[in-house]
Amino acid sequence: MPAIVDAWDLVRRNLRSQSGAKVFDQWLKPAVLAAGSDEETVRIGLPSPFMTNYVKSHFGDRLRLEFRQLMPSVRSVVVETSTKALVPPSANDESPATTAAPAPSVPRVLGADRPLAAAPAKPAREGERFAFDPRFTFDRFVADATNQVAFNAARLLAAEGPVRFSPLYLHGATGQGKTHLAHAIGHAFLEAHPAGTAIYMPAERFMFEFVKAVRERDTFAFKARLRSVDLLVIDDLQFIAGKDSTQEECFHTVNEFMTMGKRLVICADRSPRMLEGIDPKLVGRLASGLVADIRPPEYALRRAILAAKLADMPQVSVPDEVLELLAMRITANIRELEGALNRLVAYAQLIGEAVTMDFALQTLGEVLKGPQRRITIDEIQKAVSAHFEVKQLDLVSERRAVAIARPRQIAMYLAKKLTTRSLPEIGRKFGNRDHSTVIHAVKRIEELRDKDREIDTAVRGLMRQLEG
Ligand SMILES: Nc1ncnc2c1ncn2[C@@H]1O[C@H](COP(=O)(O)OP(=O)(O)OP(=O)(O)O)[C@@H](O)[C@H]1O
Repeated sequence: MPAIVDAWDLVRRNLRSQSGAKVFDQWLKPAVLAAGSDEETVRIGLPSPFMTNYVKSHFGDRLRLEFRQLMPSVRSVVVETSTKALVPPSANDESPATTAAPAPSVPRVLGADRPLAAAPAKPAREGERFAFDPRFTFDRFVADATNQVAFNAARLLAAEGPVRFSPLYLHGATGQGKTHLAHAIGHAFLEAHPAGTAIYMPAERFMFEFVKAVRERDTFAFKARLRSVDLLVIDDLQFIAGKDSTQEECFHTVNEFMTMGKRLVICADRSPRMLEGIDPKLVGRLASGLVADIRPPEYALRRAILAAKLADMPQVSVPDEVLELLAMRITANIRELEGALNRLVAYAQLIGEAVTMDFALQTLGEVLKGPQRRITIDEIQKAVSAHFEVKQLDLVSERRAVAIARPRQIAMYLAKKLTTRSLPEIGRKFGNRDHSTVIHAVKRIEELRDKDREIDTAVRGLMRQLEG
């Protein structure tokens, strides 16, 4: 087997963990290592010119970088329209990269594989079942205080009996588990309602199908298909910002589900009130249901998720100290954390080495570099005082004026989120305050981040600045 084939396998795994399953499945899964590839020129084949252009412009640089990191002999990566693979797929090879996928007439998205025109008004239940990714179940979701409300509401919404907590609006930053929960709802719902029907529909896909239906003067089938199901999940709602007619249709769909008392789940990267470019009447509807956020994961959750992901990888052993290192250093999102673990395990398997601390530091050097430097409470106080133009001394003083108390609360919030210090330790660093004051500050800032765009933007900016 040429080395380039192994490299391609690894590149695909890396791209999958970096881009997320949704994006990967849509654009990169159908790609093949095309005939004519060698160790200098890699050819990546896509089944249609449309997909070729997209992959070239969105992933061209990343493909080059990934290949060159693995095989410095690679000089160029050509993205072209081709389904002729360099190595024909073997019968038991499930790897999508070496298998030429059928050319989709439209981009493939989970849950929307069937062309709309061919869809019956009431979808075949088995067909829709495939829309829900089997890896994303409630069993595999690790819950703690940062995601508990979202997790519980999701389970109750899916459960047997009267409809509860619908519409459910789940929000949180990228890679924090919204899509995972959305799919888990689908599985649990179909299990609890054997005759039920459910659709998972990314908002981008909603728009695509709707626009296509309008163009083909056949919106009836589109509406009928969506509105006939018992559970509808719309993911990444923020994608339809500024798309007026799609929003109008989405509003009617949401209305219909609410009026009929059916199950509806919406996921987005921010709370309804923080959505930009979305019609206030749609925002109002969404905000009237249960709005549950998923907060950035803290150390304990990151560590527990790594343990859970590892338990899903039979015969793989990773020392605790390595898991702790990853959980400590990769703080921003769980997708990245999971990607790092996958990368580590894949590299170790490819070169036949055990995963040790040294191996992890060598392999993931780049990934671990940024947060290697521990963020201190002193740095946080300095950044906050500079941002709000208050003295650092005031942050640790007794002064209660809002102009000082609010930045102080933000600094405490950041200390809780970005360091591993305990609540009493944080309290001590802020003029010997009690740990309950820190809890109050964290809660207050969490509430304000949902309601006050200025504060949310300031906190995001400070986090970015401190995490480098
Ligand atoms: N609490 C959790 N327990 C287990 N796995 C998790 C958890 N949160 C996130 N993950 C994993 O992290 C990865 C990214 O999660 P997911 O795709 O659901 O993120 P997202 O919030 O939908 O991101 P985006 O907004 O970018 O779509 C998935 O592989 C998911 O299984």
